[in-house]
This record gives sequence, structure tokens and C-alpha cells, in this order.
Amino acid sequence: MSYQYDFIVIGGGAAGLTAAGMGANFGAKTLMIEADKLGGDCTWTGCVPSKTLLHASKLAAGIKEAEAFGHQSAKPLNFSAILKHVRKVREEVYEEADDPDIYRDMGVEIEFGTARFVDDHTLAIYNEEKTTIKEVKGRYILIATGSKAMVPPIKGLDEVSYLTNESIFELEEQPDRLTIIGGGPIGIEMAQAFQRLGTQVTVFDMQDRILSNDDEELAGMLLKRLKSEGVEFQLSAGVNEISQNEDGSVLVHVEIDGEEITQDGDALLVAVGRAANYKSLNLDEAGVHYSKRGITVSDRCKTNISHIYAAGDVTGRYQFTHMSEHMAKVAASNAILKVPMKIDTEHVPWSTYTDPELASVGATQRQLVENSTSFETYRFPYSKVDRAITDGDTDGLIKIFAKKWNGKILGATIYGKQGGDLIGEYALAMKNGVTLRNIADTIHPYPTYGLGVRRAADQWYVKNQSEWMSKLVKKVFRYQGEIPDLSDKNRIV
Ligand SMILES: Cc1cc2nc3c(=O)[nH]c(=O)nc-3n(C[C@H](O)[C@H](O)[C@H](O)COP(=O)(O)OP(=O)(O)OC[C@H]3O[C@@H](n4cnc5c(N)ncnc54)[C@H](O)[C@@H]3O)c2cc1C
Ligand SMILES: NC(=O)c1ccc[n+]([C@@H]2O[C@H](COP(=O)([O-])OP(=O)(O)OC[C@H]3O[C@@H](n4cnc5c(N)ncnc54)[C@H](O)[C@@H]3O)[C@@H](O)[C@H]2O)c1
Repeated sequence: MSYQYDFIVIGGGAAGLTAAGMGANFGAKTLMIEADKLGGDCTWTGCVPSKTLLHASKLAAGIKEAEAFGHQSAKPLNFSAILKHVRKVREEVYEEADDPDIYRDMGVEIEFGTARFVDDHTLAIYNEEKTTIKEVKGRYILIATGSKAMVPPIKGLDEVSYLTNESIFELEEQPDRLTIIGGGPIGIEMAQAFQRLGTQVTVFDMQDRILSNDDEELAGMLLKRLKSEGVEFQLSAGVNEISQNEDGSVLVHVEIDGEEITQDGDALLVAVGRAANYKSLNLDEAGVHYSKRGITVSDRCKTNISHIYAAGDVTGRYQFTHMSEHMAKVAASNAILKVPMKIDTEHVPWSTYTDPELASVGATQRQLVENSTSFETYRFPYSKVDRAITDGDTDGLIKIFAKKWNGKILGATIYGKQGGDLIGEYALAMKNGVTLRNIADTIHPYPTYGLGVRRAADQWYVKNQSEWMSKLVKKVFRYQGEIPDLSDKNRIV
């Protein structure tokens, strides 16, 4: 069979862009098909606008803090100007990283339109009027069509106006009161951003905690911080119904502990998870297997059809930009280069970009306990990180889960300033077999937050210091001092 293309990539988000670039780089005749604009969720409706808004809200909080130091107050903030700035930054990122010409220069051909399978090697590309523009055949095909906000089956939701990540960054007017359903990363980041910009935020979650994929203790610290900033939380809250007042405000009817409460808000954000984008693809024509969660792939990002791969959010596995890129690399390596590569499931880092940040890598404490893995927890509070003290925010804690006898790191989690950046050091260490002892013995500059990473690793030495060894040293060298009390298991040095 002859194919027009060696490699066809459907979707031009983080996964698609990475894979298409790789394909062209290795001489595969590559076509990328995109239904909208290159850049996908991350650039337009996800990471970039959310992180820009969080930064704007951090500045707003900083202005308030500066007033306490005697600085003159700035002008009241202009919400629509802030949102305009958010949208401008998106354009900048697009021009710098996602502009089609960047990819054309790499040798990638691009077609704008929606792709659907005609058979397992053929795709029809159609426009908004549903007219087929052309049909293309590819030897290898990568599906990277991402995800969109999941709409939960709550009574009345389809009759009210509500926001998702696709519409929240298009707001022109600031809501006085914002109700958020969902205490996951999207709900929590937006809760802090809007609260700091002056909106009264209330978050509802059906679980009894927020950020359920993160360490319970650290997520609890973040919850406390957000409450202290004025965000209201209703947890273990099952939303029964949603309705709208005549003035446009949205009523959320919730049951908590058997009691009905009604929350009135000027706007409602629904952030209860993601739904994979596969319905437009006609997967049955290609025989590709999928479930409600997304397209089923192996650890090599291969579907059940040997020449069709899938990567990123559409697989429903790890819904992060860096994992979309990583999966795309795995898929392209296997398809184009025939280099067997698997998804690195053991060293996945993630971070929620609140202030302070909450970041993790590797196994969580809960996973280790569930798997009956033996481990020790090494803790180090930000109140002992000098840089946190000089910056005036010591709210934070580093926790490392590691093997006691050799300091092998199994997982790490950080709640505190720069947590998202710091977690990369543990990811690098874990991936390359660097132990807590190695980190403890590595010189880190003073006074940085990174020094906290080293001092947390020092705790491995502290916990492994035994009384008999200290006594032996004292005896051999005939020292005169007292051996400190080493019996306190929670001693932090
Ligand atoms: C508010 C928010 C904040 C986030 N913040 C972070 C963060 O800080 N860090 C992080 O790592 N992750 C973050 N994420 C997650 C991140 O945005 C996604 O994991 C990532 O963008 C997924 O990339 P992707 O390539 O798989 O899909 P997408 O970026 O969604 O790209 C899929 C592309 O496929 C196109 N497409 C769909 N169907 C078709 C079709 N049939 N034919 C042709 N094209 C099609 C779409 O138009 C889209 O451009 C955030 C998400 C949200 C919603
Ligand atoms: N910083 C980041 O890396 C970042 C930021 C935002 C989003 N993301 C990605 O996007 C994904 C989606 O984020 P998300 O926050 O929408 O989803 P999520 O699945 O992570 O969290 C959804 C929350 O909504 C709650 N929920 C679900 N249905 C509910 C209902 N009917 N009533 C009340 N609560 C309900 C769940 O208990 C959960 O806590 C994340 O998992 C993450 O992969 C990443």
C-alpha cells in the first residue's frame, strides 16, 4: 500500500506539536491536522492563561502586603485589563512556540480542519460546514486530540450559564461572587486567583478534602492557607441541583451531612475533571479501542491497532502538558524510530501553582502504604529555610519518602514557595538513582529555597545517626561533650 505521509498527527496541542516536530526531524513525511489553532489547551485555555492570572493575583496580594509595610496603595485593580493581559500573554506564547510557520520550517505539513477515520490508514479532514476538504493516508497515525471540561450530570446545569476553562479567561467583568464546583487543580488555582483579585469564592467538592491526588497533610496545609485568604469551602458536598435567578445569579443546591444549603453566586465555574476528545474521530472505522476514560494505549502509547498511537489527554492517563510531551516522545520513538521506549510511570512530577505551590513526584505516602512498601518519611519545614524567613513566608513543608538503609528516594512532595521548581531536583535524583545521601552531600547555594531540598535530605543522616556510633566516636577520640538525646524520632536538625 502507498501512503502520502509516513506520519499523520491528529491534534496540534502539546502532544501533537512534540510528535510532529520529532517525525519531521527524523525525515518522516509528516502531516499535522488541527481543528482549531495550534497550541491546544495549554496555550489557549489551560496552563498559560491560568498561570498568568495566578501571577496577576499574586501581585495583587503583594500590593496588599506592601501596604502593611507602609507603601502607598496603588490604584484599585482593573479586572478587565488583567484579563486582557492574560489573553495577550497567550498570543505571545503562541507566536513564540506554536506559530504554524515554526513547524512548517521544521518540515511539518499542516492542515486545518477536523479529522475522522475512514479506515485504519485513511483520514477525512472536514471543515466547520462538515464538508470534507480532503482525504489523506498515513503509514503511522498518532491521535493527540486532548480533552475538554467534563460536564457532570447535575440537574439543571444544562439550563444555566456556567463557566469552564474555555470561557473563564474570556470574562470581561469581574464576578463579585464565584461558586466553583470541584476542588481539583483547576478549581483550587482559580479559587486563589479570583479571591486574591477581590471576588468572594466558594468551592464545593464531593470529597472530604481538596486535591485528592496530593499528600493529605500538605493539601490540608494549602486548604488552611486558602481559608485564611477568605476562600470558603464546602466539602463532602453533593450538588443536587443548579438553578438561575432572574437577575442571572446562579443557585447551587447542595446537601451536606443530610442538610440542604443553597449558594448564590454571580458566576459558576465547573471544574470536575476532563472528558477525552475522541467522539469526532470515528474510531470504530479504524477499529481502535477506547473506553469512557479515553483511548486505550499500552505503555508504549500504542493502541490495539499496531500502526495507530495515542498520546496526551486523549488517553485519560496523565493530564499534564509535560506528560503529553513525554507520551508524544514515547509514541514517536516507537512509531518512527522503532526505538522501544515506555512511559516513565515512576517519576511523574506535578504541581499545583497556587501560592505557595504544592508539588509531588513519584509514589505518594498513600500508595506506599497500600503497596506495603517499607519506607521512612523525612520532613523539613520551611520555617527552617532561611530564604523563606527572609522572604517572610515560612508556610511550607518538604516530605521525602525513602528507603531507610540506603536513602533511595521513592517519592517526594513539597508545599511551599518554589515547590514546582524544587520538585525537579527530586525527579532528576530518582530517575538517576541519586540517593538522599548524595543530595545531602551536594553543595547547594545559600540562601536559596533549594537549600531546603538539601536540608531535607540531611534528615536521612539525622535519622540514621545511632547512639552507639556517637558513643564509639566519643570513646575512640576521648571527647568530653554530652551525646544529644537521639531518642526523639521527630528530631529535625
Ligand atoms: C485550566 C487548566 C490549567 C492547566 N494547567 C496545567 C499546568 O499548569 N501544568 C500542566 O502540566 N498541565 C496543565 N493543564 C493540563 C494541560 O493543559 C493538558 O494536559 C495539555 O494541554 C494536553 O495536551 P494535549 O496535546 O494532550 O491536548 P490539547 O492541548 O487539548 O490538544 C488537542 C488538540 O487537538 C485538536 N483536536 C481535537 N479533535 C480533533 C480532531 N478530530 N481533528 C483535528 N484536531 C482535533 C484540538 O483543537 C486541540 O488543539 C491545565 C489544564 C487546564 C484546563
Ligand atoms: N497545575 C497543573 O498541573 C494543573 C492545573 C489544572 C489542571 N490540570 C490538569 O487538569 C485535570 C483536570 O483538573 P480538574 O480540577 O478539573 O479535575 P480533577 O479530576 O483533578 O478534580 C475534580 C474535583 O471535582 C470533584 N467533583 C467531581 N464531581 C463533582 C460533583 N458533582 N460535585 C462536587 N465535586 C465534584 C472531585 O471530587 C475532584 O476533587 C487535572 O487532573 C490535571 O491533570 C493540571
